[in-house]
Amino acid sequence: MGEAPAFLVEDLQDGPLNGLELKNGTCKTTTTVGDKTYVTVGAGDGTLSIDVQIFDRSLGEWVHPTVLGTKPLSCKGHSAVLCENRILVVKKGSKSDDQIWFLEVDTEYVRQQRKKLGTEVVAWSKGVIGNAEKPIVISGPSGVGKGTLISMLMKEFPSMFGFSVSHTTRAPRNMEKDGVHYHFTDKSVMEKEIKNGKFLEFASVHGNLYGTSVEAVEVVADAGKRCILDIDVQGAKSVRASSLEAIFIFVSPPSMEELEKRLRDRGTETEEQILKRLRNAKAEIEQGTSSNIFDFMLYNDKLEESYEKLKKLLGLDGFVAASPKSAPKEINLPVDHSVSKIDDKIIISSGLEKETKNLIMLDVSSLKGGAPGRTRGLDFQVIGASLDKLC
Ligand SMILES: Nc1ncnc2c1ncn2[C@@H]1O[C@H](COP(=O)(O)OP(=O)(O)OP(=O)(O)O)[C@@H](O)[C@H]1O
Ligand SMILES: Nc1nc2c(ncn2[C@@H]2O[C@H](COP(=O)(O)O)[C@@H](O)[C@H]2O)c(=O)[nH]1
Repeated sequence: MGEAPAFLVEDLQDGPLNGLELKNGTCKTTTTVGDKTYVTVGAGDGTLSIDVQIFDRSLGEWVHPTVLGTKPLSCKGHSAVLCENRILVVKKGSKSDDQIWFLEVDTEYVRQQRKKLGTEVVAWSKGVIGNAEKPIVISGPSGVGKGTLISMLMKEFPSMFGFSVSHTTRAPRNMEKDGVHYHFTDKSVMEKEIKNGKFLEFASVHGNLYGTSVEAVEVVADAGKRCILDIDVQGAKSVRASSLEAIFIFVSPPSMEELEKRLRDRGTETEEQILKRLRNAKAEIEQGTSSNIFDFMLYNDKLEESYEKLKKLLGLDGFVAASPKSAPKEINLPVDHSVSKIDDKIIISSGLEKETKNLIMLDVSSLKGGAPGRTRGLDFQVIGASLDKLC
């Protein structure tokens, strides 16, 4: 703390700096929230990420924050405008899916992380047009048939569902592929990534670490699919407590004897592991059926019948595949632009002459999600000019 970055001490002393952009090779924006001035700096060549520094006016010194989330790469420049507790950053000359970013400076997530880490924290999330469907969390004891039911669903509706590929420290089974069934990883690596906030949830299950990364869920939604998570009850509890809105289904076996038979017949575990999984199953079934984590109970006796029940509770019984969803509308923002805010609307105006005609409005009234993943629900409207003129 305290040491001033070379680039901006004098600039900051010059007075009101909200949204000010200074061009001298690099691009800087400054946004003031209370006593703090947030400075974002981009190198302008697209190779480095946009850097964040904070000048604390009450202390009169620079603070180097812990920066969480995936950082945006710099581009031809960027603008910034404050939207309540986050700074909206518009990148210039970037692809349409990489133009809008949010730097959270005082959201619930940032406050939690600040408390947890004991440092100043800011967190990036990428802005995404449109919303994602609620993910589906499927839990239940090992061997109950979660994976089997999920595979059936993904096979019948390949364009509708996507699987959240978890990380695990357990060894791969014969047919399992890294990056497809799991991201197989070392304990020390995973523990470090957990500390760095990479995971939406994680748990020690049957003696190994398992976890769902934020990215595992977001990439499925980015592909326009509904995400399915196959996680244990502890994980389901953590997701329930997180900001991710999901549907929670608990799969239960007809009996402990049948569960044991399924586990043994699967032939993937040693005797010791089977016994451990069966011991844990008792507690999981008790928790799963008695807690209020789950929205639905699915009794998996006869497989085909259970699958039909699963489809019914997801509203898929008698489902006829509709024509593919239209892709979210894309807008390429003008490279030369300025950004301002009126109520819940962000106005991006082209830097061309007679600019009043060249306006794009971005509605930020119904944003969902946020750091450290994606901020969804962006809605652009073009006002007063054709896109061709703007791009
Ligand atoms: N309704 C069912 N009736 C009989 N066998 C079943 C049924 N459902 C699944 N099975 C079988 O039980 C075994 C375990 O199923 P599966 O691997 O899907 O369980 P799981 O809940 O995903 O386990 P884990 O949590 O360990 O990954 C598999 O061999 C599968 O073919
Ligand atoms: N909390 C989490 N649990 C997970 C995750 N991925 C899988 N699991 C659960 O672990 C057990 C064992 O799985 P197996 O593949 O070793 O048989 C099972 O109950 C899974 O649901 C995760 O990311 N987080």
